[in-house]
Amino acid sequence: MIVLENVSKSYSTGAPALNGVSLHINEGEFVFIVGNSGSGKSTLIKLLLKELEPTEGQILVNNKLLNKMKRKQIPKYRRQIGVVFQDFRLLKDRNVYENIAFAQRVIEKPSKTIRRQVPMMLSMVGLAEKYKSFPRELSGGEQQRVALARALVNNPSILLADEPTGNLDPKNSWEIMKLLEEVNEKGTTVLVVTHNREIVNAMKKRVITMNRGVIVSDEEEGGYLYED
Ligand SMILES: Nc1ncnc2c1ncn2[C@@H]1O[C@H](COP(=O)(O)OP(=O)(O)OP(=O)(O)O)[C@@H](O)[C@H]1O
Repeated sequence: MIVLENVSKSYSTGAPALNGVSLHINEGEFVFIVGNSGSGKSTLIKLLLKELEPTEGQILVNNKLLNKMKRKQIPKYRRQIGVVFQDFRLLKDRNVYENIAFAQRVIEKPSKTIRRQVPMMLSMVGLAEKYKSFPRELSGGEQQRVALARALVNNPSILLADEPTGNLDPKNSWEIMKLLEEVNEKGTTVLVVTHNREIVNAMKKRVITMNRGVIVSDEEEGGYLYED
């Protein structure tokens, strides 16, 4: 569950990036966040990851108040959240298997668990055969599927995707979105920031539209409202 109460974020220069945003996302929802460039979408994602602090207001994630969280609790908090980005952010010098295993090694999962779960995640994203490949040997769509497997291997309750199809062609974009939908159907809350009009209009999910730091619309089975 994600709750924002009257959240504002100002950077040192310019108008506030978020201006009094209130928002409630239940466990298990699938939500698109859309809005033109500079409307505050990435700022919202960074606040949820506790990479930024709000200037005003409160954020509650899975019943934890982020404002009150101690620094040493942050890594544990972030483990509940899987993240994928437009530029994949894989480790270039490690193969597919190791990219995913790495996410488990850093939290000291037993080797036995890693050996079982990494192939499971690779099958889920349809890349079981490519486990030895390096990121440079994969297409953009394949790289994003590895990034998704990595984001999900520790079974987060929330998945944040910041323009996950921004570097992909339409076919690969759809494949990624279908995977996100499957993940959501298994119970993970999914938030997707996107500029992909066609996908948003076709998927009939909840759509939150932002403009200049405020939510201008929030619709169930919504569509893509504004012109890029
Ligand atoms: N580190 C920063 N310092 C100062 N201003 C910033 C910083 N990061 C973002 N901003 C400003 O905050 C506003 C919101 O930016 P944000 O990146 O959240 O928008 P966005 O909706 O994600 O845009 P895009 O679709 O282009 O990624 C913009 O006006 C931006 O210039």
